[in-house]
Amino acid sequence: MLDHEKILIRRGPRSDLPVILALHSTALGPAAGGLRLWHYPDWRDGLTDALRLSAAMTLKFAVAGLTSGGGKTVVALPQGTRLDSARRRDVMYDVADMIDSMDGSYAVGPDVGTAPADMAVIGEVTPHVFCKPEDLGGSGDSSPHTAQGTLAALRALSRRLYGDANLEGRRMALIGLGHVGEHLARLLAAEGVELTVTDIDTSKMEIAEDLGAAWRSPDEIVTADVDVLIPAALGGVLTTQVVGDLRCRAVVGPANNQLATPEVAELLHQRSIVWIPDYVASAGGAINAITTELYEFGADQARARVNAIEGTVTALLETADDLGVTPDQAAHEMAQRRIRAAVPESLSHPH
Ligand SMILES: NC(=O)c1ccc[n+]([C@@H]2O[C@H](COP(=O)([O-])OP(=O)(O)OC[C@H]3O[C@@H](n4cnc5c(N)ncnc54)[C@H](O)[C@@H]3O)[C@@H](O)[C@H]2O)c1
Repeated sequence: MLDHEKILIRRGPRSDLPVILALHSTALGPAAGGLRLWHYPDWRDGLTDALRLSAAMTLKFAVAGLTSGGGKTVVALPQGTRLDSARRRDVMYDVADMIDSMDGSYAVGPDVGTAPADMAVIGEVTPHVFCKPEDLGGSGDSSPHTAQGTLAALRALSRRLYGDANLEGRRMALIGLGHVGEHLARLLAAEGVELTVTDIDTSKMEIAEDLGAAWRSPDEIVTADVDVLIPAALGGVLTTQVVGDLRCRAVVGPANNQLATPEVAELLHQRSIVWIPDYVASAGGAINAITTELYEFGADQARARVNAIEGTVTALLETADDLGVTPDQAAHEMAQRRIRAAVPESLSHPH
């Protein structure tokens, strides 16, 4: 069954690259979701990513209690493609035209491979864009807020596992020291967490040295004997095979699409490894952008809303316990309840 409301695929007339826009749902309001500019073996892999990521955005906003729907845009770069600044602008204009054609039912923001400066270019063409640089009236870089939200999720987890939200002395292994991962590593180090980190980019070892964190290779870190594994790189890290080898008590991180397949949530549950869904733990950046740019919250109010992820995770863990389901199932149920409440019965079940 096609879950998505609309999918647009177009070879960008300027860039000559596949531009894919997946609008999953506008049940809660106009959709929002980032622009991923990434290399794929085949553009259809980019389509698969867009379909999954846009559905996750619907869940992300619904669980966060925001009046936005889920969407995502992917520009699928063939392997080895490098964009010079002129072609990058062409990509942004191609994306902007597609977004503008949606008449406000979807607005874009940054995701992996894009940044506020790209949103500024898109903003030359369409008003439906989040996270432009602050001097252009946008909310800027979302990654510090995403990291803050993941910290809130980790506190809720810690209270549940150890009866104390204080993270000092906990052992955590963080995969991916990119925009979000580095911010999060710094927050965790300041909390006194005993950190092990990794990245495929070995120049990031400098960050580990700076923070006094241990460094492992990406292959080794997944099975580290730690309290929490924190995926902060790309998706698909939790495969059936990996779950069998994990030695952590919980997996909580900002990376989108951590499960290679949906069944992995159940496997984690069977192994008594708590998995806080990525669409809950990674919501801080989206919450900050929507609350400041759409709801016109001030910085303190927006931050309080990001920190409210702690209460959301606590509620999900309690519901999961009470009902004997996974936190993922509890989160789906919470999201569906909110979506059902927003959509008239006649529209949700057409005859
Ligand atoms: N930026 C945000 O505000 C935001 C919001 C929600 C979710 N996310 C998600 O968080 C994740 C990270 O986002 P980001 O903005 O920091 O991206 P980024 O591109 O800045 O960082 C990703 C980092 O992961 C590293 N990496 C890639 N593959 C790896 C591997 N196999 N092993 C180890 N390291 C690897 C890269 O070298 C890079 O340093 C993504 O999944 C993204 O979708 C980001």
